[in-house]
Amino acid sequence: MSDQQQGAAPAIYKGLTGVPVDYTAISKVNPETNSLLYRGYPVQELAASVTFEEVAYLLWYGELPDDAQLAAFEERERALRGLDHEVKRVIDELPLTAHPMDVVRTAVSVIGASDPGADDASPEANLDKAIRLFAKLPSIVCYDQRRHRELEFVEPRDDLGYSANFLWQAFGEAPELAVVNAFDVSMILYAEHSFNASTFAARVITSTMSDLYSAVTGAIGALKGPLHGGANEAVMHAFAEIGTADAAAGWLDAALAEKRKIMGFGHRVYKNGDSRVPTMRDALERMVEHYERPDLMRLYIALEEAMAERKGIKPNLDYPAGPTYHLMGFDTETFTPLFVASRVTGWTAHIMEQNAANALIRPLSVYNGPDERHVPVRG
Ligand SMILES: CC(=O)SCCNC(=O)CCNC(=O)[C@H](O)C(C)(C)COP(=O)(O)OP(=O)(O)OC[C@H]1O[C@@H](n2cnc3c(N)ncnc32)[C@H](O)[C@@H]1OP(=O)(O)O
Ligand SMILES: O=C([O-])CC(=O)C(=O)O
Repeated sequence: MSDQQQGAAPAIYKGLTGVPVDYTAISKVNPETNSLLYRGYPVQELAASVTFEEVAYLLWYGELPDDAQLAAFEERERALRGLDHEVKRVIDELPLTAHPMDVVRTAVSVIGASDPGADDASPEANLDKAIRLFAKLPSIVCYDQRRHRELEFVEPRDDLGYSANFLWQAFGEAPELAVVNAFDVSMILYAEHSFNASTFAARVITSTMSDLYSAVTGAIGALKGPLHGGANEAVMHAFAEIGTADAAAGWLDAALAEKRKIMGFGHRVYKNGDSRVPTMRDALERMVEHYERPDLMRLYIALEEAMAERKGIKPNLDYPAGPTYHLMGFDTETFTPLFVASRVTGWTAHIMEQNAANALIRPLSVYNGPDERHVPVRG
């Protein structure tokens, strides 16, 4: 007889907290040492010494590229940056009230629906699709931001690296090196984080032998929520509500009294601070100096300190990333789409890993509804 039949309460792992569900060779999140490794490399070292393109290559191929491999990879990515007429047409038909995450999700779905090889799940075909999405997401994100600003689309440039081109397409101006570097760091830090909710969603979809585009579309939906990627936007909304540093503690007390979650703080896995925050905070500080906005850093520190004092909870990556994107000039609603553009690398690496050793993901539930009963006979 099973435990359930004998009446023993089965263990429920609500939110799958602390439950290992599979192996991965892509990244290691270690809350004890407060470290994050991509394919064995500390993410801080990667952020300091390689580009986001090299990190994408590392996540997909398992090794950093040599010069020739990088040159070939960059050429391939740069050639795929443009947007088809069909994708632009569908975006144009969406109302301006649609959240940019909904636009990005729809655009990826359109690219999938337009790909006659969408269901080819061979490693080569999936890598091809992953690189295509990686190359096109900056165009999608920038197309929508510029549509909101009533500005023309800026065509991608193949003489610029990924991050420089992204900023070029967003703002139509040659970006400054310091800004490109800070943006590239953010893309590297956001790229991959083991079995987070959106990656797990992608793996669940892949486990049914569905296609890569469907898995990425589902992952975008999971990332949108404010308990996950949507928090980077929510941080900026909170900063706007607070106003200035001296109002931070009072605002926090009122928010906690209302039992509100403070966005950009806390983490399911890290309980002593997010391994990526120091690197992203450095990038934010550089941007604060670059744009001469010490007031923003004062507010950042005031809320961080008040939260540590009141709750002992530390910031996650979304806390420094939100204000960094704000300083660069992105619309607040574009922040989570920027996260998508980065995380598509991690998602697709996981989709390929799941495909290579697949088992349908289907956990059990414990029924707690009414006992068996019967439909009353009418008349
Ligand atoms: C890139 C990323 O996706 S990082 C995560 C981004 N998300 C956010 O920033 C949203 C705000 N943070 C949160 O909601 C949570 O910290 C999560 C969802 C990220 C993690 O949640 P969990 O691991 O389930 O932590 P849990 O909810 O158990 O928190 C433990 C306690 O700390 C409290 N807590 C955790 N984070 C916060 C927060 N940001 N604000 C207020 N209280 C918090 C909880 O209310 C809980 O208190 P209780 O024991 O009195 O009920
Ligand atoms: O790991 C998580 O649960 C959330 C997170 O930080 C990420 O996806 O980058």
